[in-house]
Amino acid sequence: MMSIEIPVGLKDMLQGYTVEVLRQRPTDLVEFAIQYFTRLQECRKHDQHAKDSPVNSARKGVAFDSNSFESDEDEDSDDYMCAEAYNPDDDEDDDFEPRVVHPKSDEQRRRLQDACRDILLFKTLDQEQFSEVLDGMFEVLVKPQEHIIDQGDDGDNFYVIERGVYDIIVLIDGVGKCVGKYDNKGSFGELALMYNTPRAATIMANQEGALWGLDRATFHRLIVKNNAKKRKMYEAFIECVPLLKSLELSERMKIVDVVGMRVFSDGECILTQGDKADCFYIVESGEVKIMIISKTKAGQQGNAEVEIARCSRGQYFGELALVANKPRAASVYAMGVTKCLVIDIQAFERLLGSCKEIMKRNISQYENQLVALFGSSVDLKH
Ligand SMILES: Nc1ncnc2c1ncn2[C@@H]1O[C@@H]2COP(=O)(O)O[C@H]2[C@H]1O
Repeated sequence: MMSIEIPVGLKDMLQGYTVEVLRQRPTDLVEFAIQYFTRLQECRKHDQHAKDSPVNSARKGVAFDSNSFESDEDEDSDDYMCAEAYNPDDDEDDDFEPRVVHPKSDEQRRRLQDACRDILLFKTLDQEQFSEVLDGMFEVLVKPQEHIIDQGDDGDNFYVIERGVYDIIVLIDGVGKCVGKYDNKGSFGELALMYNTPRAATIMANQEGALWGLDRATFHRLIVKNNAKKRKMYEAFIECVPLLKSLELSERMKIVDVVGMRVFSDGECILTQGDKADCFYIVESGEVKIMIISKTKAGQQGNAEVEIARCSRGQYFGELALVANKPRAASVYAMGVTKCLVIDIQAFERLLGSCKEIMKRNISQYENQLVALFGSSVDLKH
């Protein structure tokens, strides 16, 4: 008998679930199993490569009990040992890895801080972790048509965009299709590092640009470890968001991995009518009011905003512009201190595609609401 370490990401995914719970959710179990065996294959390849490396062999050898799978393989065989297995809760080694610092001028640091201000993956880090992330980032200048990431490659770095437009190209039936763009903000390259999978898309610069990279080891130590905490914090909440009920457990957990948390003060404007949309929100606590400057009322009441709806815990807003690919149709304000989970447009497209039908049904109710208020739903149509 021999033990193997649980692969990267799978330990996270299984956290908090018992065999009994998984038995009741066979589809989740299948998903876990697929990830497990995929990772196992990668580990075999990786170990073959790593066997001769003194650095990597030093990291091998710790097989833990309660979190490990057992196999009937020959005890002497280390075929299944996973040199890079990562366990966010128990792996204290990570904490002792040398802290990576890329020195920066004041001007570089200011640009980096600006670029990172709205990065959702950083929103749940504490101050100390965030400044470690900033220290570990390095500047990357890119040229037009340059591939920053190629689909299928191993993941090396995570990237934050300082400037530039980048195409997201995904192979569909063997043909590369542009499925979206990053326009001078956002981040990419987290998936391969979080789940230890090959790159899921190609990212190509459309023009000259500047990025900030974060190496895989630092990303693991700071972001992936933090994700385990995020799952514990938000799992129960996400489970009871009506919109997400139709998703598999593993799909809901992937949402938790990429959400950011934002706290808004009383009266703060969360989003503004007419603005370009790049995020979707779920209210975790507090309440928001949705206000519209209606074209049908404009002639009669000047440009006054009219309240059309409120959202509280478990409800969502900000989906209409993403689904319809239009500017924001209304403004949203916090009523009292309000906490929201925030999902960026790329994760929204990737993870919430199957929820779009439910959203569309609700969008048709918005139209009824506007007809009742203003006698027309023209505001949602243009
Ligand atoms: N629709 C998409 N499918 C896959 N990856 C995407 C998509 N949109 C954006 N991406 C980003 O493209 C990145 C490619 O590298 P990763 O798989 O590490 O992480 C991926 C995401 O950050």
